[in-house]
Amino acid sequence: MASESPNTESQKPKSLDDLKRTVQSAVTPSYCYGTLPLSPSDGSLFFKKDEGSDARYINFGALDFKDEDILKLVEVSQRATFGRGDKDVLDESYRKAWKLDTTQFSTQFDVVRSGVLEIVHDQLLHYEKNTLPLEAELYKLNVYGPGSFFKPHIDTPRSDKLFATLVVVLPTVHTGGNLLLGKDGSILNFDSAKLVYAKENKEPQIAWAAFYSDIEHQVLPVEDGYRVTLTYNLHLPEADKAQGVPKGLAFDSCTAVVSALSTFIATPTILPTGGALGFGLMYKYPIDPTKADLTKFTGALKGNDAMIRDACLSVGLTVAVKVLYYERDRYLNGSDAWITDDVKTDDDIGWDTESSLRSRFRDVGKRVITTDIESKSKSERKIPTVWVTPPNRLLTTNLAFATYGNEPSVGYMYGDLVLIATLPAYKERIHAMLESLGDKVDTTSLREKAQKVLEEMEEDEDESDDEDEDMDSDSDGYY
Ligand SMILES: O=C(O)CCC(=O)C(=O)O
Ligand SMILES: [Fe+2]
Repeated sequence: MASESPNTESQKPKSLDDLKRTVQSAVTPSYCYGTLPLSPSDGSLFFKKDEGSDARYINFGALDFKDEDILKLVEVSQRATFGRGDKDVLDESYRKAWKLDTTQFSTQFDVVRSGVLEIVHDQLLHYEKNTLPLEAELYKLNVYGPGSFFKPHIDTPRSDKLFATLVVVLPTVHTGGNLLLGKDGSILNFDSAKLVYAKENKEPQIAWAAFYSDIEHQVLPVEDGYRVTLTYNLHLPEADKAQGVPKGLAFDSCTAVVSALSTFIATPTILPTGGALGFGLMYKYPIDPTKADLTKFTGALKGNDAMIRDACLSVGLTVAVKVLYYERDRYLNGSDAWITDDVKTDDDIGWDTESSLRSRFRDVGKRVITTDIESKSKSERKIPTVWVTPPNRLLTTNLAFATYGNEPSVGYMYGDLVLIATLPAYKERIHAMLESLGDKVDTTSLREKAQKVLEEMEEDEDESDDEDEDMDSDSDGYY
């Protein structure tokens, strides 16, 4: 048959290895941090115990407050709890700190006016073309005294628009209390105590750090003094309007991925009759399991995930975020993996039954993915898929999520999502790619090579005529 791969050597084409390597070595930052002077007019914090009580205040922008003043703040606070599964628990072996809810305090520090959000936007959303408003929701004030800490956790999403967490450390004299991002601080060891009160500082300054909320983090014990923080949830209210075009920092990574993708697409032995390219998303995303529609989701991808989506778009592939279900250890070799646009609830799928994944998904009418390089399947239920990065390639560990959040889960959860790029049949995808690349990059050699392969294919086709009639080249139809 003309359009089928001639031999099994093509099972591991070099262009696939190159693509995998390029995608895996492209890393974009998942956090940013900085300092800002805090003037006396911005530094006032008013606080009270409850509705009936008088308010007190401390000015963190002046240098004349003492630990005794902070103790007054502690007096009106509560012990900080955290979420374990769906329960709010007080366990001082896991989290030892005090907290004030937003009803109990008011700060003159204006995070919008401070300019921090613009920096965060630029650093963490640098793949988005339009300036998307990033909304900061003040969440808690926390006080960490000597011996206070918060062990590894990830922040519980309370909305599917949650994007990042911002911690503002107010200028108080203390040591310890470093904020560690990643396992044991593998991503960042943020020694905010040194930043807020360095000797060379002429005036008080805040230290701030923002990071994707699904990144595991912890606060090391405070050794001396009091560490006072404001935490904010950063939302992207218009995430669905985001149209990604890479710019700035990540351009080189993106260019490398675009180039590896072009070569991959132009390899005629790979899925000649079409299929899909699968990317396990690097980050976790809050999803509402009761909502079926994931199409809005594609706009709010973070860092590398956004870059991969953009690279796919720029070579003419269509992409969508999907949910992947598979029986562990089997997806790479077997065909028992299913994707769906819907986040299925246990009731839909019947997780509690003894039946196999296959029969459960057959009932909800979804299709199986195989990992065959060659597309031999004529069944429209099957999408031959090449995985560039495996599902579940997460920057965070699963530990924190499964058990510990910063508050009990309230219906949103981080889901394991995949980015699926539809790979049309060879001829079609070459045309789409050349059209999309346009004159942005030099496509001369690619064009010549593709043209040659296309001519050969056309000759073959003339000989064998309608042989591939029943191949489903309408890739959109797969989903
Ligand atoms: O205080 C910090 O640096 C982070 C606190 C935190 O992780 C949280 O409140 O969830
Ligand atoms: Fe946290």
